[in-house]
Amino acid sequence: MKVLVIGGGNMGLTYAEAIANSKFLKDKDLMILDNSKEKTEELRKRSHFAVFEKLEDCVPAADVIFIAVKPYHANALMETMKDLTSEGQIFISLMAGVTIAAIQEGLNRKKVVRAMPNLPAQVGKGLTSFTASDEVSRLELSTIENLLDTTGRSVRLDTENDIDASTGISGSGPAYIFYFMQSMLEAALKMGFSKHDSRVLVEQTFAGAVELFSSSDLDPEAWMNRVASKGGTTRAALDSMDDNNVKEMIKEAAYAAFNRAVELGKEYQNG
Ligand SMILES: NC(=O)C1=CN([C@@H]2O[C@H](COP(=O)(O)OP(=O)(O)OC[C@H]3O[C@@H](n4cnc5c(N)ncnc54)[C@H](OP(=O)(O)O)[C@@H]3O)[C@@H](O)[C@H]2O)C=CC1
Ligand SMILES: O=C(O)[C@@H]1CCC=N1
Repeated sequence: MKVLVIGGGNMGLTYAEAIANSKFLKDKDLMILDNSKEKTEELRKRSHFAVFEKLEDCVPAADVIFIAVKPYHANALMETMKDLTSEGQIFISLMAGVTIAAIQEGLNRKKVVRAMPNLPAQVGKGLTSFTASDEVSRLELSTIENLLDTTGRSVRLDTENDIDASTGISGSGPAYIFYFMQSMLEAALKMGFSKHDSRVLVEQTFAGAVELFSSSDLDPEAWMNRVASKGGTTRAALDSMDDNNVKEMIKEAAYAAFNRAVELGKEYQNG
């Protein structure tokens, strides 16, 4: 099997690296192409995949093609590559919002998987949700799942609406965690800790809390109550968050990402 990744940025390169490291494919069976000259030079320095500059030199040879460009580059890319594609090929889009129907129409091909990864894929801790068009067979789906799992875990969802929703939770979610971390860092700095100490305090607190959460079936609320003593410091902080409606705001933020994914789908529907 030959796999091509189009777009060597955050996600495309992450996937290419993960597939290469998994030894799922032979080195030269993994191909990558990016339209920027500098990035192409960078990619050439990594020996474990074949780097291409022209779509015509790699698209026809691929069995599976990852599309890892920004949604606003989708239509131009599909227009240029559509005559190079063939019927059996499977296209895996990592693009937020862009629908299976838009890709089927843009490429005039039927086998399309829509996947929503997240950035922790860079350290093998990614979560990729995915769904596929009916034309992708069970056997093909299991191969696709193996490819996606090279970056962490994957979850198969029933509908594209689920993919848009998962974008609001897991796709964009790492940024919400970083937002929280940034706020705690800023508080630590304000309290007078050095940059280094602030980072250690925040990093170990997040890492420890996540590990605790993973260690049992308890929900976060129960863990919150284990930290908070009656009349103590944590309760003061949690009350302050409740007074400021922080929980509702975070939910609203997740919905904003979900809604934006739906909107992107409409924007890139018909070229
Ligand atoms: N970053 C993330 O956390 C996540 C991203 N995604 C999705 O992944 C996709 C890629 O995002 P990300 O990796 O962050 O983006 P990047 O901008 O980092 O990478 C995209 C790369 O594709 C290149 N490119 C653009 N057009 C073409 C083309 N026609 N042929 C070949 N290469 C091209 C870009 O070059 P140039 O810079 O010159 O345009 C760039 O190097 C997006 O659609 C996004 O929705 C999904 C989940 C999480
Ligand atoms: O912000 C975005 O549009 C992409 C999709 C999910 C994470 N990054």
